Amino acid sequence: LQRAPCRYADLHPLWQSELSVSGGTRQSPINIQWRDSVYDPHLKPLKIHYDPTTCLYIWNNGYSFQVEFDDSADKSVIMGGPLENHYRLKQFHFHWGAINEWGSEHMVDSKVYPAELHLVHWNPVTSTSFEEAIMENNGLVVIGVFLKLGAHHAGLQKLVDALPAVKHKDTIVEFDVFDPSCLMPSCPDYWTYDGSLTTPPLTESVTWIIKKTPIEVDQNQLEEFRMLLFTSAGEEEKRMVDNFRPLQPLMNRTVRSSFR
Ligand SMILES: NS(=O)(=O)c1ccc(C(=O)O)c(S(=O)(=O)NCCc2ccccc2)c1
Ligand SMILES: [Zn+2]
Repeated sequence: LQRAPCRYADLHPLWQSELSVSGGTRQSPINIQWRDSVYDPHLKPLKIHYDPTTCLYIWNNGYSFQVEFDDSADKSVIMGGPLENHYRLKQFHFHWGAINEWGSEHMVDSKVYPAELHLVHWNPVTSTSFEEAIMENNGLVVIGVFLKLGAHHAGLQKLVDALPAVKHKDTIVEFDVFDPSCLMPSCPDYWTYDGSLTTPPLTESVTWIIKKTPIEVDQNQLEEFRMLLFTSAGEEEKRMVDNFRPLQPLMNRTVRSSFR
């Protein structure tokens, strides 16, 4: 299947600096080959405790739209799974395509999804701030959830209804009391591997946890993502689509699965 044309240069300026990290050995995203993943019986169930009142606002950062959380205390945290300690939720955002045939960053056996949700968490035990954690070896945990075309997603709709308020780059809207747990599939199965941020600074500080089962969203909800703009008000409009990084080499890594 033909992937989206890799038009990084004419995407958001953020991507013009998109150089492959010279010497990178654990870059993301990757294609997860199901049969090459190794079941690890020591992987625990992932435990997620998000406090909806820690939700602060949604903003368009010119690359995606992000929902930011108050991470000044251990209120919205994940633990268990492959993790040594708990991690605090900092923000979540999405990657999507111009059409339903592509959009996700990770793939499973070369299958690509129309969109992918990333929930970004940082390690408050080994770092004193998010900014510090992105430079630490296992400073970050990002949970990836695939989105597939299907039924209307009622939980997502509250987010979709707020998108017109952040149409342009650097716009922000208050968004309180949202529980991102509603965006999690009920199936507990996941893959996990050591990787990187998929946006600059592309630091190799991320433990990725990719959920096996996608959530379903409907066509209208995907179209609303595609109505956002990379550009600021007053600039020539560029639709915010195809904001995903191309696949990176697996190199010397093994993807572990929490399920047989
Ligand atoms: N696809 S991903 O999960 O790798 C990812 C994508 C975007 C961002 C981002 O902040 O824009 C992030 S981030 O929230 O980790 N920020 C990374 C860049 C950054 C560092 C320090 C302060 C602000 C932004 C992560
Ligand atoms: Zn992301």
